Amino acid sequence: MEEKWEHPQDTEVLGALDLGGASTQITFQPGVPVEDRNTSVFFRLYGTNYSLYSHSYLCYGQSQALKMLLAALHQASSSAQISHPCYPQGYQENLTVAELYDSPCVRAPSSASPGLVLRVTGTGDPAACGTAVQRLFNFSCGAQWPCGFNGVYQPPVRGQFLAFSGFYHSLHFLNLTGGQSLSLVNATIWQICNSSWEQVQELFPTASRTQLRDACTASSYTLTLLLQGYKFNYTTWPNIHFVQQVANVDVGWTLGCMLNLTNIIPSEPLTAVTELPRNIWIAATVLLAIMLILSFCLLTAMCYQRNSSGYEQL
Ligand SMILES: Nc1ncnc2c1ncn2[C@@H]1O[C@H](COP(=O)(O)OP(=O)(O)OP(=O)(O)O)[C@@H](O)[C@H]1O
Repeated sequence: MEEKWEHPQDTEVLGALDLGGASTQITFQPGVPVEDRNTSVFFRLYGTNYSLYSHSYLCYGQSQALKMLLAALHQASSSAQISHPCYPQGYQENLTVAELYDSPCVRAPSSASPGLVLRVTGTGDPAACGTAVQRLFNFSCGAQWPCGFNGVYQPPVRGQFLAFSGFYHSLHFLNLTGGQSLSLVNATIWQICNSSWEQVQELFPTASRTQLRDACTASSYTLTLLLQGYKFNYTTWPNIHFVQQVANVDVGWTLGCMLNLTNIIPSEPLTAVTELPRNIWIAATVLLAIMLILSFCLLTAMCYQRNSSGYEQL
């Protein structure tokens, strides 16, 4: 993917990290054969064969993950008061049980009445926030070693990656998409998670209330997903490139879908047509021309004959 949407000749294939609202996807060319056929993708794109690892985690998109976190905190609190360690200290909001449990990714407890109003209060506690976010995942691999998370097989990440959608937005808000070191990213997220509601409003005066509320949660979630989920580390962190666009085009699953569909149009030359021997092509053309001329002459003769016989009858 360098300026042109063409297959690269002997160039490195970039991996893709997509964080949508409902799901997250990882795709890359692994260095080892993919052991689990459910996660291996073979396809031919513009004349080149690719063998990739790809998996989509439903409910682990940014919006749904944040909802799962709030639901987990609610269920841990066993009251209508929810302390949220990732919301800035001093931030408060109300929402109903029905609003919280409005998606298949969060299952409402049978005891919860939909109309009950829950009061969410931010405590701005970075350590507790990190722990709460990690509890959304199951990091044990079981029989599926090596794995990503929730027991899903994943070979070790390899090569350069483009990270877009929610990955880009959550870190761009904190000015962390310019190739900053992992230490700086960690420190910046810790700092924002440690801030009060007044402090975040002063730091980002033009940001919306939702952006300010979710700045810590979204960035903490992004980092946990990349490091503990997809298993990036200090060595491979610089291989992640946070982008919104490639060659002035917004990247996301819609672009991938479009590329996959346009792939139906072959980029290779049509060998069957171009490789027809020249002399056969000339002979066929001449034969066709002769047949056309003969047909024209025959038609003219038939018309002439019909007209003559008509006059004779008169
Ligand atoms: N301009 C933006 N600024 C800040 N955050 C954004 C912006 N656009 C999207 N996001 C956040 O990034 C996440 C992913 O956004 P995206 O538009 O890719 O979601 P989507 O297309 O609805 O997801 P899905 O692919 O799962 O259907 C969302 O949770 C959203 O909150």
